[in-house]
Amino acid sequence: MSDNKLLAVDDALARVLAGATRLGEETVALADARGRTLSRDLVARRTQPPVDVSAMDGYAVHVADLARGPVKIVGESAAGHGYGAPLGPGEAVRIFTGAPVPDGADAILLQEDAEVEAGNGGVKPGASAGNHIRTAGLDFREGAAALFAGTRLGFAELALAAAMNHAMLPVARRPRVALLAAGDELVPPGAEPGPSQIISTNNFAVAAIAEEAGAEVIDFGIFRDDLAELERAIGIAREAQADILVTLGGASVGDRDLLRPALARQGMTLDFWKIAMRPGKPLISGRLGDAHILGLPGNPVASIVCALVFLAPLIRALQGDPGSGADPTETAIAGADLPANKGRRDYMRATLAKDAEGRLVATPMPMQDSSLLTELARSQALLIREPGDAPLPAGAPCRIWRL
Ligand SMILES: Nc1nc2c(c(=O)[nH]1)N[C@H]1C(S)=C(S)[C@@H](COP(=O)(O)OP(=O)(O)OC[C@H]3O[C@@H](n4cnc5c(N)ncnc54)[C@H](O)[C@@H]3O)O[C@H]1N2
Ligand code: MOO
Repeated sequence: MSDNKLLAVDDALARVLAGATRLGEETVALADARGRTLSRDLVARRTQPPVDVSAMDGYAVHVADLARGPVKIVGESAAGHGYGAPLGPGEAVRIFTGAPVPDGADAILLQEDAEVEAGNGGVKPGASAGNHIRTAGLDFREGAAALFAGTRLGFAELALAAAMNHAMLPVARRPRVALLAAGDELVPPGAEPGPSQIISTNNFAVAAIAEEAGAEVIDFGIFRDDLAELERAIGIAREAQADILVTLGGASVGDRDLLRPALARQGMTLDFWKIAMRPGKPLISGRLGDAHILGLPGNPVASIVCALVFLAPLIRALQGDPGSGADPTETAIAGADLPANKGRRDYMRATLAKDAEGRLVATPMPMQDSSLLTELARSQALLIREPGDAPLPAGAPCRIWRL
């Protein structure tokens, strides 16, 4: 098949995500919720702040009183312990940050701006009093939804959920991802490889990408390039009730590339095989029972880029994230002349730097072979070129995906 007849990456992603709806939900403690995805909107159980509070240490006053001379300090309001009475005319209350503003006070005289008179308990402004009052409900009001289903819980969301007084959170079940690598040449790290054997790397990178996207990963290890052995491996992954079965390698056209036939014999419905992507052309996508199948190509960088482009969004979609298929790219300036692109979308490994004007410059690595992990590890971004793109001069705008 010529490259310009291959399925476009965006169409392939749309097909991968088409059948992906949120899995079940569960309830977890706030302290265990980092990285999880809300399965329901979260409604505030209280108003924050619950009453008007001071934003500064100083004195709660009536602004109008200050023009008439010193005001008398009649008491104190600290965080958690209010003054407990309204402020009368000509009165001030010593107040601290976060403390309730007494009824009737309309300003806070900053401590630094106040002159306290010795002996008589009076205070007068050395500068004008500011408002410095956080009104009740400034942050959120009871009954209002402030976090929404599909939101991933990071530090800000966890703080907000806590402030809304949610000790337990409803979250999407983690998608279960089964990994299996195929290749007679592969041994695990730490093993003694034979003369032409290599260390299996793709499972570690793909597991990291999957976990980062919120999945629970089960790595079933390495299997030989043998049809019966690969069918057995697929059976093991099915028994583990994987939501996504990810195979690594054996996806191309060689006589030893047996994963597609093994998956077919186990009953996979193939959706597509081979896409207009470099690296990553021989990607397999299909369904086997309820499980989503992604057959990632063996070349390490192809495995990794395909996991970023397809697997991570699929994992997000299975957790109900409405933005799972969103475009992750941004604009930068090309740091070198680039030749015309052929028929596949190219994800070039590139370094990022700022030029003298502060613009982001993306410079492709000199070698782009999809086996080169050193070049990938030195890159900060993928510089994306569309099929059929004309030559791009250095300094022209380009699209990048930060790694
Ligand atoms: N005649 C053709 N040959 C190839 C084509 C093609 O269209 N026609 N496509 C090429 C492209 S593009 C890619 S990408 C690879 C993908 O091949 P496979 O998915 O079948 O992968 P393997 O042959 O099993 O391995 C390729 C390469 O990657 C190494 N590998 C495999 N698994 C791992 C692993 N877990 N960890 C580290 N490295 C791994 C393997 O040793 C090979 O060197 O096909 C091209 N060929
Ligand atoms: O997709 Mo392959 O990775 O171009 O080598």
